[in-house]
Amino acid sequence: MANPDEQRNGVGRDEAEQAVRTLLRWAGDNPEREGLLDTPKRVVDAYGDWFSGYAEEPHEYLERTFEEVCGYDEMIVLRDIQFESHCEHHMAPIIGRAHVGYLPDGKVVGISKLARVVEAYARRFQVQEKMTAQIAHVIQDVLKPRGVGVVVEASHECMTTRGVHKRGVSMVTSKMVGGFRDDARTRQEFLRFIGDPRG
Ligand SMILES: Nc1nc2c(ncn2[C@@H]2O[C@H](COP(=O)(O)OP(=O)(O)OP(=O)(O)O)[C@@H](O)[C@H]2O)c(=O)[nH]1
Ligand SMILES: [Zn+2]
Repeated sequence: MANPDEQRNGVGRDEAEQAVRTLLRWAGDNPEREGLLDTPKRVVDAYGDWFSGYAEEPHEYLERTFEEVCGYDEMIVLRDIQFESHCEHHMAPIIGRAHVGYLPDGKVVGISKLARVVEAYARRFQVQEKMTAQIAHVIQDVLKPRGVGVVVEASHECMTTRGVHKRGVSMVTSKMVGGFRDDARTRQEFLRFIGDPRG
């Protein structure tokens, strides 16, 4: 049950639902007809879900580490982390997957935390390049590994369902830090692990 007193970022729930009614009218429909009566509430709930990342602090996911790994110092890769995001230009879905790798320096994180970091940034208005860099930077800054690699592949619905109408196109971005940037073999090993033809 939605809480009518809910506030997010200084905006009340009624005001947010009213904005959806305005867009429904702008699109050409009647927000008072039966089928649309509950739509503003549903859309505002959906926004709470799609944009829950603003309430998260991704660095907190990386603060709990484990050091008892018998000196494990090889690359750790989590690949095919599916995500849904929204482009900040059109508020249209970006659907894709991220691959994240790092070279530990004495400590590792619980592997789900890498996926939590991806989710926390994806559930915001995004530009793919920025999201790719944010994921790499927070891992480097908090975990301080010997290097980080992030590759993101995604399709942008602002390109598939409108505008240029190109289906089946995916955008690939990568951010390499430390050993992943400076050492060609490390970079290639990562790309090979994620099945990237550049590896
Ligand atoms: N580089 C980059 N571009 C993006 C991303 N998401 C959306 N875009 C692009 O942002 C651009 C915005 O261009 P504008 O010309 O301001 O907007 P527009 O008139 O709606 O452009 P069209 O989509 O070409 O119709 C478009 O080319 C989108 O494809 C992203 O994550 N990264
Ligand atoms: Zn867009």
